[in-house]
Amino acid sequence: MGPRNLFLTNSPESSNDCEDNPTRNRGFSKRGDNDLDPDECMQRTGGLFGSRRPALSGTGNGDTSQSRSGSGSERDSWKSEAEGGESNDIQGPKVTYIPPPPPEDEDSIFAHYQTGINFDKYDTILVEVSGHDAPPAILTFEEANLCQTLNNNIAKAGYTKLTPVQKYSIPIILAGRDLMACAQTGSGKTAAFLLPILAHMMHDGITASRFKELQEPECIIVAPTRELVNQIYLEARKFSFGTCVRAVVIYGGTQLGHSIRQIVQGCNILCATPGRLMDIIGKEKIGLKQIKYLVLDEADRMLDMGFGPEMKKLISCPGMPSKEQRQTLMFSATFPEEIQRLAAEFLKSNYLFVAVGQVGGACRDVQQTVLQVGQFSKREKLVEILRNIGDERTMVFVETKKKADFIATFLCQEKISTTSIHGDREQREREQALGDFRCGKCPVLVATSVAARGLDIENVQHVINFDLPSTIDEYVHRIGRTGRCGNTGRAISFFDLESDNHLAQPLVKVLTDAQQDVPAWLEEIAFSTYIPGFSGSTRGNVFASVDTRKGKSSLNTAGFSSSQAPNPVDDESWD
Ligand SMILES: Nc1ncnc2c1ncn2[C@@H]1O[C@H](COP(=O)(O)OP(=O)(O)OP(=O)(O)O)[C@@H](O)[C@H]1O
Repeated sequence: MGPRNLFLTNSPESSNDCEDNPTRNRGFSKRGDNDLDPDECMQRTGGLFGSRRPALSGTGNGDTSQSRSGSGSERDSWKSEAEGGESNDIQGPKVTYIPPPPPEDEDSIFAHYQTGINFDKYDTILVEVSGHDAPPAILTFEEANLCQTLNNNIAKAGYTKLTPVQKYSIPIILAGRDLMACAQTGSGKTAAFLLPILAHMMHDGITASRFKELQEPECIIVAPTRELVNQIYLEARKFSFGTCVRAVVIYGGTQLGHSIRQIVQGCNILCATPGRLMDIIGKEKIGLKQIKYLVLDEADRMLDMGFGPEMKKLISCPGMPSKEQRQTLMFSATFPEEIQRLAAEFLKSNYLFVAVGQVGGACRDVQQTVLQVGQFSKREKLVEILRNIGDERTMVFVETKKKADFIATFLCQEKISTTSIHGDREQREREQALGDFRCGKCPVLVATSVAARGLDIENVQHVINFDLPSTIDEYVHRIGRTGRCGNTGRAISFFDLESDNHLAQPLVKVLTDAQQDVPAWLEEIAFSTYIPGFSGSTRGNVFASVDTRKGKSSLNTAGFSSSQAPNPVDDESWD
């Protein structure tokens, strides 16, 4: 889109929306400093996970019995969308946006980009599986013993070799085990859960779903942003092509009636953002009795204090099989220990934990540079960098929605073709922006953290952190929009001495572990800045995350393939 449209959807109050609260926090990601879909946050409550702003309705005490009973004010909040537009937008206009259907032709369904020169280097990445009786990893797709249709789809998708997270997760999921998997950005986590789930469904002889007012899917996949659930849906549609499994996607910012129409036509795999999912469950369009698989993608985000309450409600909904009766799968590139502990409530006690990759999860295929740039020099520096970059696709991350518009407009004035994506833009505009960026019409996308996770866009060669995020995990996700699937990428971050010092220590660790140059000035700040609770040494762990159960007697390293075992020095640095 062009510069003229940039401000169309911004109301004055949205600029001050507390979504944009730049309050810094360290470590454990709080929703308070991120730009997330407001409608997905509609049921934020207090209780266990805390709250950043009052719930729009409901008791706000996090008492799951409210949702179990299906009555009371929380249930009213589920209804609100139908009764006057979006749940998040009770005073706003009714949401009428109906997203265009994705192309139906086979070429578009299977369109993919090439794996990069470093794809084969995945084989050298260290992997550890912890938990009892892990099935051995598989080395090839053939070993997974998938049905012919799935194998055909895998081939048409251009997959010839498994990535490490797929080698380990596929047999674990096929064996019916619960899983928490932590693997670097862009390394194929989506297929790692979709393929074995589809294999199970095919094996169980799923029957074609038919038109029904109440649909009972076998699988629910939740993710934190609309664009990400849509992407997961497209992957599900690709891998289920030619089968009778029907995947459906529903997300906020679109007409509720449209979501319902998609569902009633049949639904085996439901890809959803939490707010819309709870709305649809409240409207009794989705029954949960048949759920066999519950997937939390970007699981640390799905369990943190923003979405945690919704997820707790989801697993307490009437009809939802208990954790013993369903298979629960969690995937992310980051998994803070506090969140892993919360996750235990969702998983069977014997769940397996797979850790793939370097400390902190930063992908080694991304060349990271940190520049000291003060607040008032940032714009000038940005323009200088973008002029040097030329037409290569670049994502520029800023901390607030207001700033995203401001910087995008500024760049357009500088004749740099730019669009923007953030939580205050209408869904239609968000999708348009992403489309314009994907196709190269606007090679620069200014984004808030709403675009930090999961998005898989071909040819993003650069990520610029105009503002550093408040947590190191968010940094890892943001820079992971480039350097995907064995391709190389570059990340440049502006470090402001006035506001970013708390990040120096974890940043040095992430850079060191990804074998990047660490500027001396950054190291100096890191060593002079005491971060309470930050335990990472600059040498750090070998793995992206540590299983919090590690150290308990129940742990072992079953499933460790000898070719991928860490060396003893690395092993020592595990804790
Ligand atoms: N085995 C494979 N062979 C070739 N391409 C693959 C393979 N597995 C995944 N891909 C492709 O790699 C890209 C990245 O995959 P995906 O989006 O699942 O990564 P991810 O690990 O979920 O990343 P993030 O942490 O950012 O969410 C996608 O385009 C996907 O189609």
